[in-house]
Amino acid sequence: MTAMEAEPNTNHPAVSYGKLGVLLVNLGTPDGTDVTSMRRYLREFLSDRRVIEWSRLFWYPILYGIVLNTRPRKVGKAYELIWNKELNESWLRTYTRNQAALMTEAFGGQPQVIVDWAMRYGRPSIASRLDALQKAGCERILVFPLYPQYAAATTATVNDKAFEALLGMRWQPALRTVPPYHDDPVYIDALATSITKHLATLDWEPELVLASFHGIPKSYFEKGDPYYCQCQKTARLLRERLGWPKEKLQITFQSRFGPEEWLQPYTDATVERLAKEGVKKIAVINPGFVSDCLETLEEIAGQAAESFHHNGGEKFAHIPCLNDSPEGMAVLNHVVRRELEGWLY
Ligand SMILES: C=CC1=C(C)c2cc3[nH]c(cc4nc(cc5[nH]c(cc1n2)c(C)c5CCC(=O)O)C(CCC(=O)O)=C4C)c(C)c3C=C
Ligand SMILES: [Fe+2]
Ligand SMILES: [Fe+2]
Repeated sequence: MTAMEAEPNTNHPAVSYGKLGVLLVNLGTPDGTDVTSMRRYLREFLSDRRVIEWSRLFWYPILYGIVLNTRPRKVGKAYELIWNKELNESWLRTYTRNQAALMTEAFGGQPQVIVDWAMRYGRPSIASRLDALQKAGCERILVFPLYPQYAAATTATVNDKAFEALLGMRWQPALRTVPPYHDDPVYIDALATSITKHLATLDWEPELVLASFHGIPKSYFEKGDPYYCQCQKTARLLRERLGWPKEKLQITFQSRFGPEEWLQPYTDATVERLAKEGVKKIAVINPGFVSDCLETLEEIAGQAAESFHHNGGEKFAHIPCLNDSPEGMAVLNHVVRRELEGWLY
């Protein structure tokens, strides 16, 4: 890293320098499950043009007139079911903080590296942590949107916010962003190990496993978002790595929002159909989620399991996300080291 030259005739303020920052960024989380916290969180989230691409003239009356008056209470109840009561926060927040702490440990031999974490929506904000890293002397910062598959609604909006934060800085750090790692062998290996390990804890074997990814509206795909194809590739590589036939690992898309058509096949409809067709035992994995959150713990482990049982299914297992497990950390550390090449000596 660069060293500052002494400048005896100038009188500039004390500056920190010579550090390398890594900022892990996940989607976000409300501060609490109460209606006010949920409303603040959903307002920020659903005002993002990368998430809802409809014209503001059309969307804002719906958002402020209907969605923000009904959804906070409903979603708050869902969050209550999956809240990390011990720490009074969402699991997404707990896992993201743990990931940063474990990555800090992994960089123990390289004290010039500072690892931090932020949320795209809610706290801590990307701007506040980039500012802290810059003040701590980071001349170079790697921003890591925690999404294996790229989507404009997730990866791009994190990057937008990061570059926006630099607008106000006199001394900008150099910024790099982590590209999608949907086909990285270390990631595929970690998913395969996670499935194998989890299935070994059951006293039954699933007839098939669903790889359920968060959906996006079909129109986003048609406009050129690579997300769908990256999800397909992850699922194919995972199937090949496990040596399974096509029917044993099937891809689905969950968490629809709004009236548009989203990527198909839908997870909820598939779970219901399978149960009605007489499939008795299934497992579901969420390869696109780095950490467990509302969408995996409540929508899959809660709602999808209930629907499967209600429609005649007998055994349902939710395979946890990689979270802060050794396999999960191996993926994050591997991707970060790869992307720091040329910056880290
Ligand atoms: C049009 C709306 C949405 C798009 C597009 C979308 C894409 C998308 N989202 C994730 C990951 C997560 N989404 C989460 C929650 C969530 N998502 C939407 C809407 C869209 N997502 C809403 C409104 C919500 C909030 C909950 C709700 O009201 O239903 C979460 C969980 C966050 C948590 O705190 O637990 C994650 C993670 C991806 C990966 C993605 C596109 C690929
Ligand atoms: Fe979402
Ligand atoms: Fe949802």
